[in-house]
Amino acid sequence: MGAQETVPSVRRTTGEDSGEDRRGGHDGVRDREIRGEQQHLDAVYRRLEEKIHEAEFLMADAAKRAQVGTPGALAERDAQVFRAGVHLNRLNSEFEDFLFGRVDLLLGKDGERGPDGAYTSVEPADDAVRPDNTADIAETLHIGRLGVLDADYTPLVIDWRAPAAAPFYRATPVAPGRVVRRRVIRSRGRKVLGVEDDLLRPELTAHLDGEELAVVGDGALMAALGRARGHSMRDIVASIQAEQDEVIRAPAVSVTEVEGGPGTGKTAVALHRAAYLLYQDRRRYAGGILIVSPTPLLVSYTEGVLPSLGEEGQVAIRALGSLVEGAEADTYDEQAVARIKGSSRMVKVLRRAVRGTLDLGAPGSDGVPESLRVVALGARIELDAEELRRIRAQALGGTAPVNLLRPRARRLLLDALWRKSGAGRRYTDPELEAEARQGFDEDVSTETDFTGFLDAWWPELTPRRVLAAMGDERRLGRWSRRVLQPREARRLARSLSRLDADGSGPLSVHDVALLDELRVLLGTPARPRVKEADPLDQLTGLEELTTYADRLAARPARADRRAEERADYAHVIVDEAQDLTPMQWRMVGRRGRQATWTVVGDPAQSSWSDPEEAAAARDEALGARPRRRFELTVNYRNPAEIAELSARVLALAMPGVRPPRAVRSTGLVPRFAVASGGGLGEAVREEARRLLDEVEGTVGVVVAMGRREEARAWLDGLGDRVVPLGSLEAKGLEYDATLVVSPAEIADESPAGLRVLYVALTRATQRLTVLSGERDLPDGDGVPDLLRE
Ligand SMILES: Nc1ncnc2c1ncn2[C@@H]1O[C@H](COP(=O)(O)OP(=O)(O)OP(=O)(O)O)[C@@H](O)[C@H]1O
Repeated sequence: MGAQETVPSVRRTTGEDSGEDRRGGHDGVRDREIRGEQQHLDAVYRRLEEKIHEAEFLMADAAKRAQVGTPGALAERDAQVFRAGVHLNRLNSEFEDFLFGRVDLLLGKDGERGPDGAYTSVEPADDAVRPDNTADIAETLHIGRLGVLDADYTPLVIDWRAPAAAPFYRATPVAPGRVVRRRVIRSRGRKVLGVEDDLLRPELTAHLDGEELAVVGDGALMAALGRARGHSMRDIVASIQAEQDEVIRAPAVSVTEVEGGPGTGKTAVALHRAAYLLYQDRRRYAGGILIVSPTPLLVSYTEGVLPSLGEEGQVAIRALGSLVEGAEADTYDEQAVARIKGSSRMVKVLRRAVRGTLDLGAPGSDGVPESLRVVALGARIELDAEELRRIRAQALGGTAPVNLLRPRARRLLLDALWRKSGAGRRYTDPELEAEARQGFDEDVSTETDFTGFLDAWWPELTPRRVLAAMGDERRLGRWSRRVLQPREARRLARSLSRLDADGSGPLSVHDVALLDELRVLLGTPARPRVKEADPLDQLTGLEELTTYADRLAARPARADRRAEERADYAHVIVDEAQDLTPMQWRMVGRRGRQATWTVVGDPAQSSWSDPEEAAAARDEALGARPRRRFELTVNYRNPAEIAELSARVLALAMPGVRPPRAVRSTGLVPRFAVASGGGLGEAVREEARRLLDEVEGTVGVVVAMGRREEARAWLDGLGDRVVPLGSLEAKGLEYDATLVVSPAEIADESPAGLRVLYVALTRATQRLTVLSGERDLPDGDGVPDLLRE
């Protein structure tokens, strides 16, 4: 079903009802309805095949033109091949599960048609319903992943993002508009497998082509929610709910904020919104859409959704640890260190660290000569420590980033050497003097004495190098004085001391935001760009240098690279926004300075210990732009039995916050187990095995972060349906069944531990087992202290 989150509010004709002949359980009716949809799908495929032939013909025709051989014909051919290829590609890739919805509509208020061929009116005409509550269906629309027009321009399929498709998602029994019946069609390949209907105007007796409208099935939403989960997320185009649809189609002005509890579809909505925005204004979003996800696990979980919606190239989904080119991090610091690295106090520390690292090159420091000596104009010229100090101070007088000050420092050194050589006094003609000076500069600046000195005295710093310099406890103590407490500085230095002096070595996710800040503080000197040969350019000439297939194959790689290099996006979507630290907000903010934003999150799931500081940083990143807020209120993931248990932890973590309402109940209450004689590992293995037997799909085993390695070993050999996870890694993911190991350990791991536990308890779509360890103080029923009513 499409809109409206609660199925029970829609009247469904059942076996006991008088409407026997309209009933879903009646196999004859069901078969007839499926046959009808099959005929429509066949017609759609015939039309798609015609389109494919058209595209192929265009390509063949273009190839013939190439044989004519004039440059004009070649260029024309190329353009045709390109268009046909794009068309073919799209058609082929979107063939699967192509058509999924249908609405049957009353006559509309006016007769205007939109660009997709459908009538535009939302409200029914005054005489659409007769006084005896009967009506005729005036229009039937099929909704799919891509719009298809018949040869005579009547719509065979409407793109799900088109305005005409909105009633499929928006109509509710309270506000049905023109919609009498909404149908979800399930198909595999070219075969229709089933239909699920909702009747939005149950009071009406509606006729279509002289026959009473039939209603079939138990509702598509329930069917979708009950299905087993795999390792990747699926799109929800067939069952987007009304409150979700409002967010997806909200105009992209400034900032759209979406809040909602676990399982309310925030991530799904964010992804569908990206596809919608591209559809609705492709030109505007050619600048790219960035989706920021908290973890690489969530990135790979969600990656398939946009391609399934027909959108790829323009959207980059990046984990927080992968936003900076050349840095790829997926490990986490312990919470106390992460808190320091994430705090906005780091901006000051990093500023000082940049200056401090540069000063490591001051004369007298390790490996830096006290003076600069060069041989020029046949004489030795020397600048002593005091002169060098003055030049350094003068160069640093500028406000530009230190790497950009390096050319200035170099020039000041050359000026001083020239003055000292006394050569300037020999010239009265300024032109001759300038010429001599130029020769002097060229000679000196290519001398290894000079270049070697400059590299030591004013090195071009890399962000990694500065970060590595902060790994020295004494130094960092100086640079962070009165900003960090000495204990914090020691912790931070210890964490960064893993890096080698040049900064190579493993980075944590929180280091990446520091690197990005340093990149800005240091500045990137301009470098000459090597122009990449574009195969498309080559084809405007006479020679056929590449085939079309080559170019098609080369295109994705180029598009990828472009996305990586891009630093500023047209729209930025932040998922799990409650978890960004102030430093991460600064990093993400830099990627969308001109962008519109969609920010989705749930404060109750925040694993950041100081939500107020993070909120302030978010405000800074988003600036004074106006914000439009939406709330999602229905939990589609957890059955009521699991939602009820997790609500107990929510009440402890965030007193007064209301959990979202679960839409379904399975009758399966969570299981409580207690580790006994054999120890925690054995109990985990046993409980995981039990869950694997009970569900078809995936089992997530959530342990405290400190137990991740152990958990991997415990579960070894149980197959890839079972996934061990540290509590922070579970964010955003879901499993058919979840085993939460020792709630007390998870809750005690950080100041935000209760919220992290709430996240862990809300991952399951079917079954939940809670396993108590020593610290959980389980009662006689095995219920741990934290989960008792
Ligand atoms: N309208 C819908 N139709 C079918 N399934 C839906 C719908 N909305 C959400 N779901 C499903 O509910 C589950 C939860 O969705 P999603 O992960 O987007 O929620 P979330 O709000 O991001 O959760 P969390 O805050 O826990 O990360 C997913 O399996 C999603 O496919």
